Amino acid sequence: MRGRGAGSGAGTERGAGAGPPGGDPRDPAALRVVGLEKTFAGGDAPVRALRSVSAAFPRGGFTAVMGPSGSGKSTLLHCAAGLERPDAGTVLVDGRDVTRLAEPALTRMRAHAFGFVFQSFNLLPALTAEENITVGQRFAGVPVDAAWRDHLVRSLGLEGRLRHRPSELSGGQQQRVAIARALVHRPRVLFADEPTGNLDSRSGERVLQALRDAVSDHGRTVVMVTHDPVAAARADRVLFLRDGAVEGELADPAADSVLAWIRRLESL
Ligand SMILES: Nc1ncnc2c1ncn2[C@@H]1O[C@H](COP(=O)(O)OP(=O)(O)OP(=O)(O)O)[C@@H](O)[C@H]1O
Repeated sequence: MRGRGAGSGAGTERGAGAGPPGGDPRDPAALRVVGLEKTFAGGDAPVRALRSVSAAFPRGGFTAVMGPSGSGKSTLLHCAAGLERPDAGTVLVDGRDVTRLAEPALTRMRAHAFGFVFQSFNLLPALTAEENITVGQRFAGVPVDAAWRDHLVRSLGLEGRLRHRPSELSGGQQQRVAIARALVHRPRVLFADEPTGNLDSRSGERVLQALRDAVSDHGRTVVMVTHDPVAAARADRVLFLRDGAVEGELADPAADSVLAWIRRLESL
């Protein structure tokens, strides 16, 4: 196993010194989270979903986030992506603290800097695939880069499907439309929450290849939550959470080394 303990690797750091608070575009991390805390008011008792979570996500890198059910993976993704506000800690995008942004500025930042892919595709049912891909930009009044859109459509194998509505597409095709939508505005970071969770292994493999290409061919930064060791093995590194804290990370993951980590975490 090539894992490293939390805090010792290049990617994970503890403490408040993990990023320049004033903003630094030379920061090699596209995204840093520093000391994130999140507690939800539970039925019987509050649930501490994130405990001082710090991690850096290198620009042009593909990070998978794994851990047992309830370990805080989705909460980390939502806080990092500005979908949820942490109780404490900072989220730095290209070195700029976004946790202090007021809601309208945060919404704009999310729309420009981030792309999202969810397990359930989240396409608009009344729109065609083509309209779904560009709806965000049209809504924001931002011109669509047609050459880039066409490149995405071709590389995702969607050429013959653009006039179809989501109900006329397979799950894998819908997820590839969602990936095109998430990449069409060239986001700095693409967040994917269980993107292959509803797909058979063949469709899932195509989706993973699309995420891999976004990193390897187009220099995007991808952060993907997954339960699947095979999916995690497509990433450059895996960050492991347990009970809301970073337990460690694994560089250059392979399915068997990821599985060994998961088994160990589940036995603790
Ligand atoms: N909105 C919420 N209200 C109350 N508790 C929540 C809320 N969201 C998450 N939690 C709790 O926080 C903890 C972490 O949840 P989270 O969804 O981040 O875990 P996860 O690792 O993504 O789990 P899974 O793999 O099952 O999706 C869990 O105990 C969960 O029940």
